Amino acid sequence: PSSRSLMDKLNRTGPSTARWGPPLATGLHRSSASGPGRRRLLLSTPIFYANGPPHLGHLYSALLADALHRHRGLRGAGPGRLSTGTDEHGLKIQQAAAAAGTSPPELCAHISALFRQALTQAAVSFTDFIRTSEPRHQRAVCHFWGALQEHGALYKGSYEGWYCTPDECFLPESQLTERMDTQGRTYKVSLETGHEVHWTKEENYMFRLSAFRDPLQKWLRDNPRAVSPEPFYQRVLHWLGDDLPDLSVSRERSRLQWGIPVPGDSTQTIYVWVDALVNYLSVVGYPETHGEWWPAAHHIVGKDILKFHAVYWPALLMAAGLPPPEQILVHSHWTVRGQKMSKSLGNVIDPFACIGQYTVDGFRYFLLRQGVPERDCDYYDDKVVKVLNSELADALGGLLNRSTALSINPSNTYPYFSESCFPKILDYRETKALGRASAEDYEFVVSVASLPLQVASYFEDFQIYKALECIALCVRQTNGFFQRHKPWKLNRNHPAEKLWLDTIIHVTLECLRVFGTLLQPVIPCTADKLLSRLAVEPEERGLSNLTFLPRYNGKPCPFEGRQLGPDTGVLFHRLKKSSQHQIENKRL
Ligand SMILES: Nc1ncnc2c1ncn2[C@@H]1O[C@H](COP(=O)(O)OP(=O)(O)OP(=O)(O)O)[C@@H](O)[C@H]1O
Repeated sequence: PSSRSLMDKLNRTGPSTARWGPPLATGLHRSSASGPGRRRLLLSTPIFYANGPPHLGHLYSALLADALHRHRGLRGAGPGRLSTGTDEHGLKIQQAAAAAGTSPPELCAHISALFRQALTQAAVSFTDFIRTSEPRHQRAVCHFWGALQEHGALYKGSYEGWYCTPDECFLPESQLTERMDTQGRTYKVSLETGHEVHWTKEENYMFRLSAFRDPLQKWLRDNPRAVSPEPFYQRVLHWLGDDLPDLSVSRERSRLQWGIPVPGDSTQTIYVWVDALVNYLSVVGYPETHGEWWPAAHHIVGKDILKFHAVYWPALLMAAGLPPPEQILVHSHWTVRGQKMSKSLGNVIDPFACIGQYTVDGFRYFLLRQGVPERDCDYYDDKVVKVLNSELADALGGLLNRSTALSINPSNTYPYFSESCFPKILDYRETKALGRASAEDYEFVVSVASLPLQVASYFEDFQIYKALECIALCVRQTNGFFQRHKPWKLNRNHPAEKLWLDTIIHVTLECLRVFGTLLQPVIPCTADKLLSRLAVEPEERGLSNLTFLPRYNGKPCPFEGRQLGPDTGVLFHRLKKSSQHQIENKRL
């Protein structure tokens, strides 16, 4: 469903039920959550440039895509693919290989393997990994080039301008500024990236980008969610308000040998960005079988490559006779002391060291919980320790530990809910205490009941951090509920007390079941541990049929009376502050 329909539902079942008494339906049933039809979707990360090893920023792009992919799978939203890979051509790689005393293919094989390893270690569930040096990709690029030529979108022209090798693009004067080196010599750099530019003149193939200004504007007007979140959509519209000069799409082969030659012209090499962007088509079998998946594609990209994805790529596709992708989901950068973390700047954080220190799920949780698509986020080790200790170790792990302790639940079963202790009421504010539950308890179960719909809506809107914020809030509320009623003080041998004690544990385990189910796309291993402890079977972990506290509505709860799973120990271990020094030492 569209996020609007989800939000409408949420507005109806959220605030209104909070006021009028909870029906406690999560609202997530196959018909509403997965829409009228299951459909295919290709999610993709950018392909990462193989001029250096992966860093935390790359992992972040991949984790966003992975969480969306896993979320779709759990919703039963239809067949999905998650593609990623490495971008292996271009001057930067040619230069990096020369500097490392190796050949471009050798350098790329090594770096590509590192990316594959980092993504695999971080539990990114990619279904496709593409390398632009692969024959299947080169064939697709050549075919795509042919389609551009056939449609009259290319011409040969002499091109002169400021070229930025690290960014692999020509830049207009308006995007340059001057700097002075230590000898007092001035030189020009890109305003955006600070990389030096050089005056370059050469014969190139040009792409008639200027002809696509109107079609691009129309595409964006007709598809207001094509670029998301909104500030990035506005940024693209703003760019399209300016001049849109034709784009140089090849380089002289004498200067750039490491790339795909222009079909039928051995003096030219295809521009690395045209080559790279076509990866989204080559993974789905272009030019033969792409129709099964294209244009049902969502690209997850950093804001640094927004123009390539939201201006050049849709224009190239239109020129080749193909529709633009459905959505471009954009995120901001992780910075280190305010500066973008980047290979070229060398201020990178090693994801392998972070995973080793904070665990796979710990680091996944931190990046997705703290990364805000619209804003840059500064990375500190002590922030990781704080977030993970408070939210995963203490709040979530502590709650599971306390509510499953043998001292309060000696039979180690999912206890029974008692309607007499927690009766169904229409308006908790006007009802005198009928059972043992307080107005605060009713309010809290309403928030947990609306959580699945809220989380679905945030995933739909590419606001995963907000979904995690809501879950963290509900975990805190559940701890408050447990603490408020002090079940450890209730006497299990007293029949009335036992009913209430079991009800408190039942409600708490129901909350934990909902949290565990919703957290699967972000912390798959920890969520599995939690759900296994609660004896939730694999087929009971989907999002489309997630229920919460059915006994409150007089419906049967399949978990009641079930033996809990084995206690496999602490859910998430507390991290020590000193780990920061260890990780820094590892980096050195
Ligand atoms: N600091 C960062 N924060 C978030 N994402 C990043 C960051 N750096 C890179 N990425 C992600 O990786 C994509 C491609 O990055 P790329 O391979 O060009 O890495 P890079 O470190 O920016 O390289 P370079 O410094 O050589 O330009 C970006 O579009 C973005 O999706």
